[in-house]
Amino acid sequence: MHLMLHTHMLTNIVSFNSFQASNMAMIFDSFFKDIFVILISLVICVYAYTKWIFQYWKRKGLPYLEGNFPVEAFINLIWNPKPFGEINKEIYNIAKAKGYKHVGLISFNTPIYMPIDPQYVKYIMSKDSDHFMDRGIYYNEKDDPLSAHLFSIEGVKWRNLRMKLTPTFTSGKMKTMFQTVFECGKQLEDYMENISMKEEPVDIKNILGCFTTDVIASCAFGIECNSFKDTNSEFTKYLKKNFVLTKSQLFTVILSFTAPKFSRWLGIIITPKDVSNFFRRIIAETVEYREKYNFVRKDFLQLLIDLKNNLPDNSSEYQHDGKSLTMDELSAQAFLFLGAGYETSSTTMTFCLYELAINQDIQETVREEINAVLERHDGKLTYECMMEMKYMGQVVEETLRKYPPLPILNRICLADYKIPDTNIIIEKGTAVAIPVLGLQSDGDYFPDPERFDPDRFSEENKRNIPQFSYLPFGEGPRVCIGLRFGMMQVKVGLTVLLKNYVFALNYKTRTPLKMNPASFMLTALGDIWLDVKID
Ligand code: HEM
Repeated sequence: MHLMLHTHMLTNIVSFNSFQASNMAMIFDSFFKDIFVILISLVICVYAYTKWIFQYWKRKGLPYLEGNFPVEAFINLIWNPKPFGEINKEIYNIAKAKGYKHVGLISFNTPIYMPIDPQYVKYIMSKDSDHFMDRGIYYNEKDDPLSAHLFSIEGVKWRNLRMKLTPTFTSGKMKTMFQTVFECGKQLEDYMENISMKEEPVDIKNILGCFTTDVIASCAFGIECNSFKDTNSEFTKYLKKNFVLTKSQLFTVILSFTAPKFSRWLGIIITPKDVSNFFRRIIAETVEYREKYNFVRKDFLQLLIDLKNNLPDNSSEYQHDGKSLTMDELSAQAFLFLGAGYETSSTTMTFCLYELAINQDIQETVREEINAVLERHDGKLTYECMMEMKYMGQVVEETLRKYPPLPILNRICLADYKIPDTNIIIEKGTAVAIPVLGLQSDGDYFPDPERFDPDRFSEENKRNIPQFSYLPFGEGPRVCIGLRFGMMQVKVGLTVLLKNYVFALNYKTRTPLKMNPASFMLTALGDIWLDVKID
């Protein structure tokens, strides 16, 4: 009896279990089917949406180039990265060869308008710049205060800050800061003196990186770091970290580019937390020290402190909104020197010396000019000396033509805009890309564009360069505010190096140079080795 009951129960349990199992199987089956159907529908929707976006420019009646599907574009970016500038130069060349004056592009589902003809560039950057005042670059003032600097901020906030900062970049202010830059030049000179004795090739990219680090540390952060001696300083460590884009950061950059509002809502930050903490701390400490001990130094940080404390600047004709700079705003502008002033200036000097190592005759002409000017000034390098070095100016201009640090400039359309002489409307919110490298490598504007020829920028030849085809510092209201400082720093570095040394290619020098695909800027991949001899 007991056994029968047990067997019965067992049979019941087994049949219940198998019932349950078959039921579960059915539930899972239908669950996975549902998931599968949802996924397939999602893929179809995304595909249809992407297809629809891809027809965006066709619907507008603008000549356009087919885009890559986002997944394909993303895979290319991760596994087969190409330098950003080169991609854009290729796009420019294709559009130009097709005879387009402007072209529509799609990048990661985002429509982009690209002017090809300098006339259309002029509309965007200057004539109708009120429609294109902002860059549409991601920043997050709340979670990442250092990202809210002049380069990225928008609207009235940008206008007010630009007005406040303009007086800090006048030629008068450059003259005052010259001495601070010159001191860094002396450190470079000492370093070169030691290294040239060894008669070994030098990594010129690294040397100029150190010089620029010292200038920025000194002018923007008020600290003397001599990175030639102290190669492992905290300042250098965090500065370098700020420029290395890891693959996960690349993802955040793409997300913030394609969906800035969503990214801001997510609280995405661009500046790594430790980098941000380090620079905010040293700025706060320096400001506190100077205010406490009434210590004044001829640097950019001092000008920012004066702005923060709303000190009147009688030397300037500019008026600002009367409000002072907050501590966060001050820190962001000092930090901006890193983003906007470091890579731009150090790569310009590096590419310049690389070209001069190839073109020995041009190098010799620059050296002769330096020595002649210095002789007229009793061997003393002054701000006035720099201004007299006209040929060196041409050499730098030609370097910036072949290697514009920002190979592409961006704007965002702020209100629907009808492109002149067409019925095409650029919609509010559309991104605009100005193909700087494409324009500056165009044989129609710069014959034999691969040739390094500073004579293109002589007084008489300069006039033949069409307006808006040469844009290394940008144009219009958002033109580079640090142009004078950048040129001064570059000229000091080149003078120190070229007055005493001859640079030549080494067997280790890579020609032609390869550009770094992991940077939005035009920078060389790896080291650049040059032979150096005392003149
Ligand atoms: C050779 C050196 C430099 C080059 C080639 C260069 C190039 C540029 C370019 C192409 C732009 C964008 C302009 C546009 O969108 O129309 C820009 C903007 C800017 N640059 Fe420079 N730059 C250099 C040095 C500097 C330095 C040393 C600073 C110092 C802080 C600086 C600060 C800025 C700022 C603040 C902006 C944004 C201006 C605004 O939006 O109002 N630049 N620069």
